[in-house]
Amino acid sequence: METIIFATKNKGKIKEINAILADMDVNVVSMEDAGITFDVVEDGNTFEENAMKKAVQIMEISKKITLSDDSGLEIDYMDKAPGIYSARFMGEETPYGQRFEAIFEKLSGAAEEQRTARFVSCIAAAFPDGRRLISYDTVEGIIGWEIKGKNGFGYDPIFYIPEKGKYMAELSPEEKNAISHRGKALRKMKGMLQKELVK
Ligand SMILES: O=P(O)(O)OP(=O)(O)OP(=O)(O)OC[C@H]1O[C@@H](n2cnc3c(O)ncnc32)[C@H](O)[C@@H]1O
Ligand SMILES: [Mg+2]
Repeated sequence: METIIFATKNKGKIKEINAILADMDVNVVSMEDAGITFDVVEDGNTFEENAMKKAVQIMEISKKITLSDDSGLEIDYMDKAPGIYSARFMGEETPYGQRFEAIFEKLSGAAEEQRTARFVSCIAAAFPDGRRLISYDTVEGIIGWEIKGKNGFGYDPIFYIPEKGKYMAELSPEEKNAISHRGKALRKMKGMLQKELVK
C-alpha cells in the first residue's frame, strides 16, 4: 500500500485529515510519525504558494508522495486579514482568546452584513516523480459576537455559520468536515490523487 506523508505540524488538522482520508486505500502518515521535524518557511504570497512549498520540501526529505494544507481565515472588514498569516496573527504564541478579543474590537463598528469572513484551505500534493496537484476551497460565514463551542481548533469559536445557526466550534468533527474549507478541498484532492495513483 502506498504511503503518503501529510506535511503538517498542526494536531487539529491531522485529526480532520485522518478522518477525511480514512476510506482511501493508502497509508497516511504524519510528518511527526515519519520522524520529520523540518520547519518549512512559509514565505509565499498566497495559500497556493505556501501549500506547494510545504509539500515539495517535505517530499524531498521523505522521498514519498506528500500532501500539505495551507489555510487561514479571511475577514472582509479587515481587508482579508489575517489570511495567510492566520497562524502568526499577533504572534504564533499569542493565545487565541487574545486574538478573538482583538478581532471583536476591530469589528466593533461592523454590522452583521459587514462581518463576512471565510476559511480558506489549499491542499497541495507533490510526487517524487515531479507530478504536482493543487486544490482550493472555502467555507463562508461571519465573525460572531461571542466565543462559542469547544470543538475544532484555531478561530473556530468565533466563526458563525448562518446556515447552521452555530459557531464552527459547536459542530461535531463529522459536521465540520462535511462543510469545511479543508473537508471540501481535501475531498477534491482525494479524487485527483486516486486518478494519479492508478497511472
Ligand atoms: O503549517 P502547518 O504545520 O500545517 O500548521 P499551521 O497551523 O501553521 O497551519 P497554516 O500555516 O496553514 O496556518 C493556518 C492557520 O489558520 C487557522 N485555521 C486554518 N484552518 C482552520 C480551521 O479549520 N479552523 C480554525 N482555524 C483554522 C489557524 O489559526 C491555523 O493555525
Ligand atoms: Mg504553518
